[in-house]
Amino acid sequence: MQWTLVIPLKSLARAKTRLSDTAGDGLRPGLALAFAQDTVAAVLACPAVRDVAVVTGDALAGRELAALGARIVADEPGDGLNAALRHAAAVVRVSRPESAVAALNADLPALRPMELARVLNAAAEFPRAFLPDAAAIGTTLLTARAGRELRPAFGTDSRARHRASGAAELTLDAVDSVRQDVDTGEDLRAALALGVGPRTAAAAAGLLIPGRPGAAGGQ
Ligand SMILES: Nc1nc2c(ncn2[C@@H]2O[C@H](COP(=O)(O)OP(=O)(O)OP(=O)(O)O)[C@@H](O)[C@H]2O)c(=O)[nH]1
Ligand SMILES: C=C(OP(=O)(O)O)C(=O)O
Repeated sequence: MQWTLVIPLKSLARAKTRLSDTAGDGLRPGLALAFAQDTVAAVLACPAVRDVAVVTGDALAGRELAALGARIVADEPGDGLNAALRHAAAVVRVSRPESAVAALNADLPALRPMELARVLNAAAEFPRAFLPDAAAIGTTLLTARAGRELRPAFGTDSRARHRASGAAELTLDAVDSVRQDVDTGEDLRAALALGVGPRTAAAAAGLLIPGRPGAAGGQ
């Protein structure tokens, strides 16, 4: 099965507020863009993916991600993450109503294409499915096969909410790169340990991240 991925991205100036201890106001927009670029590049390299739509209201991010090969859908609802995802899923299904659709967070800088392929192939067994994030509280991926609505419930406690919605929880080993979203400095350290894409590596090079080799207080 080939999937259409829908990736939501907030305005860069408002993104990644929980990283403020690690990256100051001047650096966070560039870091958020780098995460999204590495996420989109890995998704486009995944053999289970037919195409990618990024739903965003951010003009710069839209240009940069279109240059990588993503379709850009304007965040017309302007009413938060789940409204943006419902809108983008509907837009991609206008041209291809039978699309299998997956929503994936834009903050997965360590994403590996073959791990994403394993997750999508497992999701193909279910009408709707989801993958919990590394913290086992949130969600990094939610899928809906042809003929099913996505019904996104991302946000606080989204693992429990997606489970309650009837989506199947995927329990796969060795798909850490698909689960490692980056919200905090600790998440960024974990992603760097997995191995991030080139844009995130460059954007994070000047940051002091506790526990990273070479960082103050690190090994
Ligand atoms: N298009 C769109 N994407 C959103 C919106 N809100 C969040 N996102 C995206 O949804 C994913 C999860 O977002 P959040 O964790 O809520 O926000 P964040 O910017 O990643 O982090 P915080 O500011 O620390 O909450 C990220 O890919 C965001 O860019 C929105 O209103 N519209
Ligand atoms: C929106 C979510 O992601 P985050 O962990 O980035 O808040 C979520 O897990 O539902």
